[in-house]
Amino acid sequence: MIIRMSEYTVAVSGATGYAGGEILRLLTGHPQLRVTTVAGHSTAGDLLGRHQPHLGSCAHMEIQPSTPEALAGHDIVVLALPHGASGAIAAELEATSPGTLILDLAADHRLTDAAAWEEFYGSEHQGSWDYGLPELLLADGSKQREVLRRATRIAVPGCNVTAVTLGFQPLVQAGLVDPTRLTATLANGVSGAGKAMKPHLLGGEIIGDVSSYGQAGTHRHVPEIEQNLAGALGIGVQAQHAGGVRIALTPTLVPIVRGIHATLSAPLAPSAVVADAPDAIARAFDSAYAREPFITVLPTGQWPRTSSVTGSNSAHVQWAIDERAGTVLVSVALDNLVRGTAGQALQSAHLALGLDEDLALPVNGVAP
Ligand SMILES: NC(=O)C1=CN([C@@H]2O[C@H](COP(=O)(O)OP(=O)(O)OC[C@H]3O[C@@H](n4cnc5c(N)ncnc54)[C@H](OP(=O)(O)O)[C@@H]3O)[C@@H](O)[C@H]2O)C=CC1
Ligand SMILES: CC(=O)N[C@@H](CCC(=O)OP(=O)(O)O)C(=O)O
Repeated sequence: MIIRMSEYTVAVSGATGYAGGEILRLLTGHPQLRVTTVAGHSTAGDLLGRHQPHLGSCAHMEIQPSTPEALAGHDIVVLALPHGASGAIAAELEATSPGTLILDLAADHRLTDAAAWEEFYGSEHQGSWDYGLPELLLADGSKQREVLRRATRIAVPGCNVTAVTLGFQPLVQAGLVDPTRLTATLANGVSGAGKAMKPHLLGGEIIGDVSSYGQAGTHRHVPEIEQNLAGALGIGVQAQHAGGVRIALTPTLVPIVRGIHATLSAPLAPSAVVADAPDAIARAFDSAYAREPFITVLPTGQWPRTSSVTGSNSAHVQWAIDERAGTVLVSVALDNLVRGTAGQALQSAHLALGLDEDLALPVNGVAP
């Protein structure tokens, strides 16, 4: 007897970019999702192979314009567009294709707080969708995957926010660190900035160079990280405005192509007695991640490396107490294009479709 698995059609808008290219790469090996439309913007009318030569099996596909008409009629639409571009297309799609599962890889539908959106993005808030981070801890003790099982519109978080959220949330929720004194310094590969031409990303500028950007509370990911960690504590928008969770974020651009290495630090909460803290922290990470296939808390003494997670949907995590400083140090490494966007988009879509969450998603990286 032959049992046919159900097959879902997928349109990828932003297919010529880095994030769109990565979800296409993951989808080419997928047993139940089939890409039937690829769409772009300035490249519409070209063959995909001209812009994504590594995706040989899709090379013959003609790039459609990213219009609601071209994207209509699919079971799933992936929007991998610059911030601000997906809101209008999504609104039309919601009206014309109410039964379609829409995954937005941009920030447009991630923030629940309209004031925070307007402050950091400078445009009108488009509303918020279900947040596409299955392992996100919620205040009632559940995880975001239960919400995603009912989702039809998913706002997938980006790489910076995913790394910082995964590293801090067990400590914040367990009350082991002061949530108003969080700091994060990120070393970010250049693919995180996208493929569009920008002078500061030229080889001559980034090779042999390290520089910071979005310093001192100005990066647009600050409110999104705070939203996630406030959610783990059950802190509402008003309490958050009053200072519930605060993070000092400093991203740096480093001369690697893929990967994020996040170094997180926070003072131990006054109530956390140092003698008990190691056990309490170990329990918090164990409770959050021991059964998570894509999050690995490394054995003691082994620290995350970006090269170990390249090409995988895995995040590697390690922690230690700095007794002298009275702080907890957490280190996280992930691949910005897989775990930091396309991989967790598929992970979230699987939940929404009732498929196995880890279907066709790589745990293992590509090394050396
Ligand atoms: N790069 C990364 O590591 C991550 C990216 N993301 C998010 O994914 C989204 C895409 O990023 P990324 O792939 O890096 O960006 P790229 O610059 O690499 O790609 C952008 C894509 O959007 C298309 N596009 C550009 N302008 C418009 C427009 N006005 N209307 C419709 N389509 C347009 C481009 O088409 P064409 O080439 O035809 O002009 C291209 O396909 C962003 O929101 C980003 O924040 C999230 C997490 C990680
Ligand atoms: C090197 C670089 O510029 N990286 C980007 C990471 C983008 C990302 O995390 O994606 P979203 O913007 O979709 O959240 C940055 O720091 O803004």
